[in-house]
Amino acid sequence: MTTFNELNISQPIMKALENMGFEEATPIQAETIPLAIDGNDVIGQAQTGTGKTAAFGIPMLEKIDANQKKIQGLVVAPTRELAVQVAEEINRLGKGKGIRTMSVFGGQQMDRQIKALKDGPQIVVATPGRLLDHMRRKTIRTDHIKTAVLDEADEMLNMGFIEDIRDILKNIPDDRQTLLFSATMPKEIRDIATNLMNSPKEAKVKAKEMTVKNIDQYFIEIPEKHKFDTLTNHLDIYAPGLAIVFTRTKKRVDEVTDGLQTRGFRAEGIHGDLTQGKRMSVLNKFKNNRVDVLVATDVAARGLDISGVTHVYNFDIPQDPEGYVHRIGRTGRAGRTGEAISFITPREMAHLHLIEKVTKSKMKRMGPPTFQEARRGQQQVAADKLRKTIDKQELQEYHETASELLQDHDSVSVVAAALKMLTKERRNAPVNISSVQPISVKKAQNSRNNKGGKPGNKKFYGKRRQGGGHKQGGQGRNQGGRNQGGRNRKGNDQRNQNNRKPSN
Ligand SMILES: Nc1ncnc2c1ncn2[C@@H]1O[C@H](COP(=O)(O)OP(=O)(O)OP(=O)(O)O)[C@@H](O)[C@H]1O
Ligand SMILES: [Mg+2]
Repeated sequence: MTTFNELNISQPIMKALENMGFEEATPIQAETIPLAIDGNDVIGQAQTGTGKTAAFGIPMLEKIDANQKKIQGLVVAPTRELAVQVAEEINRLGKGKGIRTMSVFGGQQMDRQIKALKDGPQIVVATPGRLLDHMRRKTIRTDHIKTAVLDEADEMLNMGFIEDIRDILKNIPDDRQTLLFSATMPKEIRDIATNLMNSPKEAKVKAKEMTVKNIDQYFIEIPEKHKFDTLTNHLDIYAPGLAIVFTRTKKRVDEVTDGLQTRGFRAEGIHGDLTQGKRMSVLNKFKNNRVDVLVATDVAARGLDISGVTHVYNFDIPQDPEGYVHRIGRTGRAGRTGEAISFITPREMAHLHLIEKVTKSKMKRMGPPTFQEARRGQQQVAADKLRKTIDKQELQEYHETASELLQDHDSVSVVAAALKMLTKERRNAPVNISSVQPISVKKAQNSRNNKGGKPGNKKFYGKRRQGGGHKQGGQGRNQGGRNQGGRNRKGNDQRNQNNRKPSN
């Protein structure tokens, strides 16, 4: 274990680390902070939730002159929510040194941003599109930037962003330091990265698996049309603290969210078509426990650090193994435990094995929970409430009424009635989710190979039919209707609809 003291960190930042409750450096921090403080370009790869933000944030802050009100550090991140979060963490780290960090992203009023930039933050955390916009208008000047960071580097150098990133880096002085971080770094992307950097040092925290050990990984083999009932049954039985449900398309985010709300869950959806204000308010509600289930596209897969996420569901299996790693990494962060449950249609079993092979981890098979088990689960939640109330021992004033009840009824009936009143009985209204095509291994592999290929060579998903919905309602298996998705497959490809390149 390495203490921050051993890493030659300055006093104001040491103080901030103490305030944040960081006692020891994580392995990626221990490895990359000295390299970066020495001025090297660094490619840092380590599992999700292991403190990469501070690993680049600390050395960047160490280089900054707080008296100079010029942008000296730049972090580029793929989504708006991540830009905000990273800016918050660096602000906390840099506060004692008097360094201000500002986030800049699309969907926010330009004139307000420009005004805030005039106040002279020393660090800017931005999404690529809006950053380029400011660079063209000269409302962000790059000539004093000493450190440039690509957070989620592989995503940023992926086809959707690569040209933007090249444009951004071209405009930053050559003697800058460049730091690239991610939990995943496919070889093709690493090669592109190396070309943009100056003899980078690679810091890779050695781990057998790409995923962290403290996430228990499961899969449930389930036909498309039973997914929704399986999800609500599972949520009822395991009553997770906070859960994130990933679906493949924005439309399915909306449908699954509506369905969960119909069945009485506190659920909200997040995807790239929502206004910035709505995206932020949904995320804040989730962080403040006013929403229990967040339904999302991959826009929420990378980097987001929300404490209390106990369960991640892949309602639809992700296309890339890397996507899988990032999605499930929203739980089991900073040493906590978590569970990841992936729904796999029978045709997608080969894709599951591909993910297992690339990530070098195994998912355990789990049977789909039944409606009866879900009911038991709901009752267990109610029974736990009773137990907790008994433990508090503040029941004296109820004893007389309780004794009267027990004179007229047997004890099991009385307790059963109390349980019934306390049980959140789910309304089992039918829910309509439109179908998607299963993912095939061949297309997934093509997509992997396409990454970082020729310009214009976009990532593709297999064609998916958006139309015909399945009714998912009622008692698990007892559904009529066949899986329509499988019957309408066509060979040709279609641009993915999963907001690959989130609009900034
Ligand atoms: N040394 C440390 N001690 C304790 N907690 C830490 C330490 N470093 C970071 N953390 C906390 O761990 C959590 C995860 O950190 P962070 O978001 O930087 O992870 P990450 O490696 O960037 O993950 P991802 O790959 O998902 O982006 C955060 O809440 C952060 O504040
Ligand atoms: Mg991160």
